[in-house]
Amino acid sequence: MPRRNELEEAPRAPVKAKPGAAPKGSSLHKKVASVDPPTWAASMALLARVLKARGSPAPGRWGLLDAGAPRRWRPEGARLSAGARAEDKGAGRRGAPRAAGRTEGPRSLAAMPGPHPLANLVEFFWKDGFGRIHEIQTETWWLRCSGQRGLRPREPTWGPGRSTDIYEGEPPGSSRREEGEQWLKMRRVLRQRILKPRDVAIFSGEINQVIADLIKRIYILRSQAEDGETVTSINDLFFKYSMEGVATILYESRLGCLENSVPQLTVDYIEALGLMFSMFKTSMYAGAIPRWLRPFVPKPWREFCRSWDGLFKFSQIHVDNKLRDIQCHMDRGETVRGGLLSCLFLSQELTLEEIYANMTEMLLAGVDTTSFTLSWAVYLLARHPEVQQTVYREIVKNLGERHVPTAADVPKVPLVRALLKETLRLFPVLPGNGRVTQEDLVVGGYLIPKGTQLALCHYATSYEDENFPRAKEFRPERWLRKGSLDRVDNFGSIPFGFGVRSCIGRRIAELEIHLVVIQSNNIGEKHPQEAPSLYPGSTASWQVTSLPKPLLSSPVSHG
Ligand code: HEM
Repeated sequence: MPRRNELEEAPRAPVKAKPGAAPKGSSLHKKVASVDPPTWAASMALLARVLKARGSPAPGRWGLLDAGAPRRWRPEGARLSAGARAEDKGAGRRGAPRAAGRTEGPRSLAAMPGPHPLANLVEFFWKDGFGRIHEIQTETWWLRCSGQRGLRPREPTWGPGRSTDIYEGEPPGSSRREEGEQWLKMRRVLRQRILKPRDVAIFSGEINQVIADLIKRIYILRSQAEDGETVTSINDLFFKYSMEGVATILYESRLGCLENSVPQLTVDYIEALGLMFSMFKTSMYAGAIPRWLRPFVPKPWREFCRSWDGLFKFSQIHVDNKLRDIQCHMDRGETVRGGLLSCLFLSQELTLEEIYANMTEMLLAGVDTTSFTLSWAVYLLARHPEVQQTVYREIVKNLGERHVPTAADVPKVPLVRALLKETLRLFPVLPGNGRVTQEDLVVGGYLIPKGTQLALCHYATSYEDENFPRAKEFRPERWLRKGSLDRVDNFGSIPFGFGVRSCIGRRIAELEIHLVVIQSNNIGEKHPQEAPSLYPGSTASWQVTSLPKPLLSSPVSHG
C-alpha cells in the first residue's frame, strides 16, 4: 500500500519585479515584458517538509548526506545495471552477494558521511540554507531526516474558525494528509478525471478564454506603461493567469483575477495565499514548535491557521456556489453537464468535506507552480532569442499565424513541449521529492532501513552531465524525439514526481503552459483585436528587463 509522500507541494512567494535592478537584456526589437522568475524562497518549502515530516524511527540522526554516497537513487521502473541491481537489492541480506571490492556487508546509515544534525540546523535556519537549496543539492545526494514528528491531524474535520484547535499541517480530507486506503480512494477518483492528457483536453476552451483575458490585460498594461510598450511584472500576471486557469477547471467558474477590478473575495484569497507563502519560514517554526510551547510563542501557529482559514473559506464558497447552481439546474429538470466539480458532486464518490479539502489543496498547489514555471520558460526564451525564433517558426509553420490552439494541436509543436521539459529540468519548481522507504534497502553500499525518509534532489540529478550531456545549458531540442519509436525518458528529470504519488495536476499545468506559450505567438501591437505576435519576426518579443536575482547564482549557463 502506498505511503503518504512526506515531501509535498509547498508554498512559494510570488516575486515582485525590482525596478531598476534590470540590466537591459537581449537585442530583441521591442520590449514587452520583464521577466521576473521565482526566488529560492520557494524551495524552502520542500526542505521544510522534509524537516518536519514524520521521521524514521531512529532518533537523533538528522543528516545531510554528502556526495560520498556512491550510487544514485532511481525511481521504481528506472533501469539499473545488473551489477547495481544485485548490490542495491540484495546486499545486506543474509546470503546476499557482497558489493564488488568490498569485503563487508553494507555500512549503516549512521556511517554515511554528512554534516552533523546540529550543523544542518545552523545551515538551514541560520544561514538560510533553504534559499540555497539548489547549491546544497549539487553537493549532496541524500538528505536524511529523523527524530522529528510530523504535523498530524487531531480531528478529522476542519473549517474556517476552527483552525487553532484543529489544524495540524494540512486540511483533513486532502490528498496530502490522508493515508492508505482513504488517500487511494481520493486519488483514484481524481486520477480518473484529470491524470491523462485526454482528460484535460476538454478544458482547452476554458483555458483559451483565460488566455484571451491575459492578452487583453497585457494590452491594457502596455497602454499604461511609461514607454507605451514595456510590460513588467510578468510573474505577477502569470500568477493571476495560473490562478484563473486552474480555478476555471476546478470550480467551473471565473475568479476575475485578470479583470481591472478584482473581486474582493479573490483579493482576500490572494492575500491568504500571500500570507501562506510569506510566512513559510514562520509556518516551519509553527510546525517545529511543540504544542505545549504554542501558548508562549503563539504568533507562528496563529498565522499559519489564519492563512489556512482564508484558503479554505474561499474554496468552500466557490464549491457551494457551484453546488447551488447544479441544484437549480436539477430542480428545473435540466441535464447537468459540467466539468470536474460537477462530476465529483454527481458521482458522489467523494464526501463534501473531501471535495472542499481537495479543491483547496489543488488550488493552492496549482497556482505558483504553474506560474513560476511559465515565468522561467519565458525568461529562458528571452535569454535565448534564437530558440524563441525557432519556437515561433515551428508554431507558424505547423499551426498557422493566428491559430487558437487546443490540446490536440500541442503534439504538432514538439518544441513547445520540449521547452517546458527543459525549463522544468533547469528550474524544477519543487527541488525534490520525498519518500519513506517501505523496506530495507541497500543503496551505494549503505543500508537504509525501512521507514527512513529520503529526498530525491531534482537539482542534483538534473544537472548531472551523465544524465544530460552539457547539463547546464538550455537546450530544449534534447527532448525532441528522433523518430516515431524514439522515447526521451530520462529519469534524471522528474519534476512532477513519479509513481502513484506523483503530481495530480500535471496535465492541467501542462495544458495551461503549452497553450499560453503557443498563444504568445498571438500577442503584438499592430492589430490588438486580432492579437498579433510576441515572438520575433512579428512585432514584439519576450525579453529580459529584470534578472531573477537569487537564481542567477544557480549553475545554469543562460548564454
Ligand atoms: C509546473 C507545475 C507543477 C509542478 C512542477 C508540480 C510538481 C509536483 C510535485 C513534484 C509533486 C510531488 C510528487 C511526488 O512526490 O511524486 C506534486 C504533487 C501535487 N501536485 Fe503538483 N505540480 C505542478 C502543478 C500542479 C497543479 C496545476 C495542480 C492542481 C491542479 C497540482 C496539484 C498537486 C497535488 C494535489 C499534489 C499532491 C499529490 C498527492 O500527494 O496525491 N500540481 N506536484
